Amino acid sequence: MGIVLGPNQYGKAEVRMVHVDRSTDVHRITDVNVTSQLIGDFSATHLTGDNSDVIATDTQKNTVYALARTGGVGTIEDFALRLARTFVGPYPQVTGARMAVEQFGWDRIQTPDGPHDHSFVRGSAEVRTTVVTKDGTDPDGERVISGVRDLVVLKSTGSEFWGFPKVPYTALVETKDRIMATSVTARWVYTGTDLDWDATFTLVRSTMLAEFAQLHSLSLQQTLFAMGRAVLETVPEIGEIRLSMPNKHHFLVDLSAWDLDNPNQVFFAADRPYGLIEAAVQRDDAPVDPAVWQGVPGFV
Ligand SMILES: O=c1[nH]c(=O)c2[nH]c(=O)[nH]c2[nH]1
Repeated sequence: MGIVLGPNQYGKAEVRMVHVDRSTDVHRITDVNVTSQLIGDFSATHLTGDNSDVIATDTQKNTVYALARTGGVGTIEDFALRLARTFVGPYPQVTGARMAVEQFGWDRIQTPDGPHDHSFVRGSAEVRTTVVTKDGTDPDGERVISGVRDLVVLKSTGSEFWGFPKVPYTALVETKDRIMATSVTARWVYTGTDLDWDATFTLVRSTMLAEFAQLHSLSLQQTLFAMGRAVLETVPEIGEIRLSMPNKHHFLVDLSAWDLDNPNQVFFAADRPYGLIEAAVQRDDAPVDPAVWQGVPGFV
């Protein structure tokens, strides 16, 4: 019986970095969390502790800072591509890289004198994400998967849920009017690597939000699929989108003990358990290789 080394990757996780663009008096800040992973032939260190091929995780962390110093951060997609290209190519033992970047939002503080030059307030809890992989053995081996998480939305009407089978233990009451709330995690695969990343992100986000708002929903599943379909219809450069949407239940409070009615006004916002609805939305004429999702955290 032999014991062998299987797939492996290594790097520095969660490099928290804030970059200040001071090129004008109106500063711009970029707040990110970067995880760098290298893939290649690292059998020597695993098998014998010979580190002669190991680009230290400390070096990977320093490279994140140095790239920000020399070229700024820009979009997280371009930053992740620059990072991957820094390692895949120059070092023969590094055959691939996986760079994950999350971006936290900051808004300029509004003062009576207008937007402040260098003071910011943390934006919503929503986080923009990207995972860039580069396979150095394939000339077309760069892949960008971008996304958003913790995009919390609610509609106070325009949502129904009925017609489900009444099997043993079914207690849920059918409703023609309920609150629908969820926290959207979405990731989408780009078919190229040369896009206006900011404009596309903004378009995907606004497309999802508009569909959530405008669809009269018969189930969260229907809403999820409609949001994904709208994105694919709107952005041709996206091959597939995956969505994970918890059903953040809002239960009508029974006030009858106090002789009060409750015409969909007072709700108990439960935090758990929650329904969890997840799906991939795909193009039937141009399917994305399922392998591109390998190692991308989330769902499906
Ligand atoms: O939109 C919904 N989908 C479900 O599958 C489900 N199940 C449930 O209990 N409530 C809901 N709501």
